[in-house]
Amino acid sequence: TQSTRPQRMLAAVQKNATRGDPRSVVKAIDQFCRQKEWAMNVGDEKGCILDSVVSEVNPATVLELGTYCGYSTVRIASLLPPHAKLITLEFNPDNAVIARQVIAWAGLEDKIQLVEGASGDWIPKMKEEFGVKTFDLVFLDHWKDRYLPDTKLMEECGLLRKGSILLADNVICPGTPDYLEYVRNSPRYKSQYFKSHLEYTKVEDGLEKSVFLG
Ligand SMILES: O=C(NCCCCCn1ccnc1)c1cc(-c2ccc(F)cc2)cc(O)c1O
Ligand SMILES: [Mg+2]
Repeated sequence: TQSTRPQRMLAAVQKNATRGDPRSVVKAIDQFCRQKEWAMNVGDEKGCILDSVVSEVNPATVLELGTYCGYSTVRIASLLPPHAKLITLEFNPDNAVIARQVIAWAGLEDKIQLVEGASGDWIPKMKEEFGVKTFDLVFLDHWKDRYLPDTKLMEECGLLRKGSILLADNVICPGTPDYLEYVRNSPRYKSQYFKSHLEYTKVEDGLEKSVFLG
């Protein structure tokens, strides 16, 4: 039976990366996506911007919306201080199966909690289910039409504090126009656009970093 792209990506990690070495896992996925098959990881170019924001924020609690195969999950978790926690939400159960194995290969299981289901269902339950007060950093990389409703939901559920950082992928391609309009015009956010390219291509894309002002 035919394998899927995430399954082939995992095979490339297990073949080319060193167990317990997150950077080699990131490198193996980038090589697979450049040399073999494009896939919708944040990628190496936008990944460097992600790394710099994570290092600057030095978050104790991170929420990632959209795990896919765990590329950005591993990238973020590899930069977290000891005892910091990353919760990552994935809707697609087949992708979650792959992501768990990529995370395990990187040796980052202790820092990462992968939760399966819809962000709209889980966000209101974060506090009671995971003992989360607020998130220091949220990486938005799931359905592009969910960025805005989920951001409003996080506000309503008190999951953001003064200084919480939202970092959104794909604000140009595929694009998140309603989200961009909101964070750039709302008095409750200070936003900054980091121009880059769609992963593994020359197409323009970028990350939007927004600070919640409370
Ligand atoms: O759709 C994307 N991501 C969401 C995937 C489903 C999330 C499911 N989920 C997880 C949690 N809650 C819901 C995405 C797409 C592209 C892209 C760009 C150009 C192109 F021609 C084709 C595709 C590039 C990305 O970087 C992306 O992130
Ligand atoms: Mg993306």
